[in-house]
Amino acid sequence: MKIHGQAYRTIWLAQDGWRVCVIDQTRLPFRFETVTLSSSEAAAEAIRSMVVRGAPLIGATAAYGLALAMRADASDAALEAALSLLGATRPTAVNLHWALGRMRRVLTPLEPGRRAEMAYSDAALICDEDVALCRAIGEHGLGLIRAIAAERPAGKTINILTHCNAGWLATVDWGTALAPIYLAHDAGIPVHVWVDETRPRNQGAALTAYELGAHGVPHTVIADNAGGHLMQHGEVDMVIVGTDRTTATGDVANKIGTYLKALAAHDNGVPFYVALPSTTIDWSMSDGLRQIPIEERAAREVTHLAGLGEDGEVHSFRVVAPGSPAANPAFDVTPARLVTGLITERGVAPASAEGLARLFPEQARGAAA
Ligand SMILES: CSC[C@@H](O)[C@@H](O)C(=O)COP(=O)(O)O
Repeated sequence: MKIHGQAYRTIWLAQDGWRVCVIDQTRLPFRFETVTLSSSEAAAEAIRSMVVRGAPLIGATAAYGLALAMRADASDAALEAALSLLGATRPTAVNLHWALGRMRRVLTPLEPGRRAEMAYSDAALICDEDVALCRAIGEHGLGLIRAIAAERPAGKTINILTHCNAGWLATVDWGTALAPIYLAHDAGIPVHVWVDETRPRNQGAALTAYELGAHGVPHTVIADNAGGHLMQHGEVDMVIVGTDRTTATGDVANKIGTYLKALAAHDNGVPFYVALPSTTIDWSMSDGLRQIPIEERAAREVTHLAGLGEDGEVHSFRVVAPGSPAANPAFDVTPARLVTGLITERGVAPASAEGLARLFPEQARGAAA
């Protein structure tokens, strides 16, 4: 995607060919700054502190984090230590474990002397593959937007609601939920996006709005609780969100508040789609509510807000009564029965074990074995 006319991915190698550059997402939308990571510890901290975030980008950063570790020390002990350091950063996004598991299988059988080179090349491959997967998700989602547009009077704007940020900032490029929207906009279909602000960290207001604005996609930021009202009044044609982990049966974990949007969509007959690369499917799980680990983050994310002050500087403000405790579950699970369809790189699947197995027979068979 282009920022100030320059094409960016969210993660890339520095000029020196070994350090890893990322966009500091904690500084957006007010400052576009990059951070250079030179150790696996720095990569782990970037994931933990949400300098990088979004399931696919977490996986890609962990892969490069492992490459940085192997460059420093490629012994078996160092490999295991880096795998556990990076694997413990955030619990919900399964792409983290997917990327680390893939790298473990590639690196473990190798002589230590060959591990760093192979780790860098597999991390680069994971990034390139993610771009291709997201682009394919965009094409399949575009088909859904086209179908809805065909049912509406010619030229009528299609209103799409999204939650959190599942755009290019959450992936290596394109995004998942936003990829179909970018392609629809580029194809001349009039789209408008309702952007949930997404408390407590405001990924919608800060990141999705930033992305859509940079690409010229018409959008409006709304308070998280406005979506149901808009659906009741026919102002939402479809919902598209991303996911951090989807079970083999189609239950979907995504940013806290997604479930409430799915309930409102169901009550109002609004199609509710979830966009995901197959790297986000956890084939070992069949009951999202019971099995998906939900990250609990710091209370301060609820008690305080960050924003641009009149002085042009970013400040943190307390918004909760002093002394009141706060809880901060970062994700929730939307049961498959509330999901109209899963937009994957291989097409749109019903949110069910059968639907996913039809599109990904090899993974479904492997998980059952
Ligand atoms: C394509 S990203 C899908 C999800 O990772 C996204 O919707 C989301 O919930 C991100 O949460 P975050 O806590 O910002 O990492």
